[in-house]
Parts: sequence; structure tokens; C-alpha cells
Amino acid sequence: MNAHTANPTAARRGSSITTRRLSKTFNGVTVLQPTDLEIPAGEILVLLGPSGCGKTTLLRLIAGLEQPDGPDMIRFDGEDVGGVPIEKRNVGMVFQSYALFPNMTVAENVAYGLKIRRIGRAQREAETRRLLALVGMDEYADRRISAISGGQRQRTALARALAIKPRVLLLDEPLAALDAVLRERLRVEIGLLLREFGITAVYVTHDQAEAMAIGDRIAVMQRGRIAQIGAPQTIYHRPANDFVADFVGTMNRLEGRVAGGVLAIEGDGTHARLDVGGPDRTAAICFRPEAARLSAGEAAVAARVVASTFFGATQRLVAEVAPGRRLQLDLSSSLSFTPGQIVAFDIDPQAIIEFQQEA
Ligand SMILES: Nc1ncnc2c1ncn2[C@@H]1O[C@H](COP(=O)(O)OP(=O)(O)OP(=O)(O)O)[C@@H](O)[C@H]1O
Repeated sequence: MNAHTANPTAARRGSSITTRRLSKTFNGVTVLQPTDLEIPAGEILVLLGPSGCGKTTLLRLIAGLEQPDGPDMIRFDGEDVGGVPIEKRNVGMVFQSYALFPNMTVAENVAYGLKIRRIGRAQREAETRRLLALVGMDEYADRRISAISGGQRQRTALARALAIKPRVLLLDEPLAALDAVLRERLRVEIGLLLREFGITAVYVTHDQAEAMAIGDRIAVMQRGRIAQIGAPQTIYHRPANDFVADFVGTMNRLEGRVAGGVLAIEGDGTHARLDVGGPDRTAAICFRPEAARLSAGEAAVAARVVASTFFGATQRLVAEVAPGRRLQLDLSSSLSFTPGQIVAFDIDPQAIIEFQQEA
């Protein structure tokens, strides 16, 4: 079972979410175009996209913080929740700003929602302890919020949101305020936690690595629309268009004529000869930097090294296949390259993606 497989033994605690032509217009401007979504119970769906594409608006509509343009556009477990106010929708929310009560302890923050729901003390305490253990915060139960770190605050916020046993958990850039190292660690932990909990979650981020680590599926949004929705692997390896390809990583492009099944580009001592098959056409042949494999023999591509950047385990090589036609290649950092040198490589044929060009 990989990290993206929902745990089949986890109790299903969430509701399914369905949207039908869900849209939102502010002052005559439609910022969310009519959107159909099926989010099965227990799925973690990540909304990924650049600033202003409508991620937060979609999340706020699901929460009940915004009114959709029309009736019967949002259902939880088949039930229309359009007219149900936020406090009755039973959604848990976690934001970038933790919105914790600074003068209360960690445990008091988690217990707060249970208290206002008039859950008795014994049950409240037991439930709070269980949740704090789940998020790895049990030893900090009696600390004040002001005396814990940003990552610990975010875990407390998650425990507090889960305490009310929401049907749906909505997270809006929960890790955005944390430093890079902590963000990287927490994105793995949060993904595992949400799966363990078995809750339906919608998670907004503009960070592609976070989206890949957390989502069962990712919806990539562009200007108020879902450009592509699918498993992280599909989004990364089979992007539907240029926008998605570039948003979730670096994509190399070799544009030219395919004749006799071969795309050929010739430079001065450099070349690209890619056997891509199919009819004669103008095409953009694309591949990710890690799809390049150094090759000693009749390599498909011979490119001139421009520069290299050290990334730790790998290095990112910039090389030209012809003047101005640059490629980025990820190779082992144990190799060393000098600018001007010719590097010869093949491309994993499975990793080649083709986008059709206008003829
Ligand atoms: N209350 C509002 N009134 C008018 N326009 C709004 C309102 N809320 C959002 N918008 C507009 O809707 C568009 C989408 O905003 P939204 O916050 O959903 O984007 P986002 O993808 O979450 O962006 P970010 O990552 O920057 O938060 C933006 O152009 C924004 O200016």
C-alpha cells in the first residue's frame, strides 16, 4: 500500500461532497466557473493553483462561508447543504493563521469545541487526550499556545478541528506560515494523519510538493476552473495541458517537425533525435528533468552544458541542444560537468509526453 492509498480499514468518518455546476460571482465577475466535483467519503482532495485562481472561494463555498450563485449546488452525502449555515454544516476548518486561543492551554483549545457542545467533562478529557496523542502533542497538553512552536500550533489546530467530529475537514494553506524544513515534515505527517482519521478533507495549497504529498487526488485550478483532476502521479506524469505541466514541476519542451516518426533538431556538435513514432506533424515533445539518462552509445540527445546547480543528491544541469534551446536535466551530483562540455543522454520513452501543436 502506498501513501496515497486510503486506508481501507480506517473507519469512514467523513461525508461525500458533490458539487453540481457550483459557481460564484462577485460584483458581476465569475471567480468560480460552474464546477462539478465528486469527492468520495474519506478522500483527501487538494485544490492546487496560483494566487487568485479561486481555490479559497471553492473552499469557502463548501464551508458555507460564501453563498453559491444558485440553489442545490452543494451536497454532503447527497443532502443539499446550500441553505445550511456554517455552524450547522459540521465542517472542521484549519487555516494558515492558527486561530487558537492564546491564553488557553493546548488541551483547553482542543476541548473548547466539545465544551460548547456540552459534552461532559470525563468524555471531553478522554477525547482530548486521544486527539493530542494522535497529533503527537500529548506531552504539551498543559502548555500555553504562546509557549509552543508554529508546527505544534498547527498540530493543535488540527486536533481542535477534528475534536468536533466534523463530516468534512477543510484546510486552507495550513502550513504556509511555517519554515521550509517544518513544512516538509508536517506535510508528510498531516497526510498520514488525515488518512488514519479517515475523514473527507479538502486542502488548499499553491505548493505543488505539498499537493503531491498530501492528496489522494489533486484538482489543478486555473482562472476559476479545474484544469485537471486526478491522482498526483497522473497530474505529474500525464498533465492534460501546458499549464498543468508547468505548474506541478519543470517540463522540458522540444518543438519541431516529426518526420518519419522522428523529431530531429540539429545544432553545432549537438542534436536531438527522438523516435516518437506516429504520422508527420508539428509537435512539442516534453519530458521532465529526471527522465534523462546519461548514455554512452548512440544517444538520442547531445547537448552542450551551460551550467549546473547542486541540489544535494542530484544536480540540475542546464544544457543547450541548439542555440537558445535549453533543457534541464537532473543527474547524480557525484558526476561533474564543465560548461561547454557535450553531455549525451537518452530519455525514458515512457516519460515522453506530447502536446499537439497547431499545424
Ligand atoms: N469577497 C470578494 N469580493 C470580490 N472578489 C473576491 C472576493 N473574494 C475573492 N474574490 C476574488 O476572487 C478571485 C479568486 O479568489 P480566491 O481567494 O478564491 O483565490 P485563491 O486561488 O484562493 O488565491 P490565493 O492563493 O491568493 O489565496 C480573486 O480574483 C479574488 O480577488
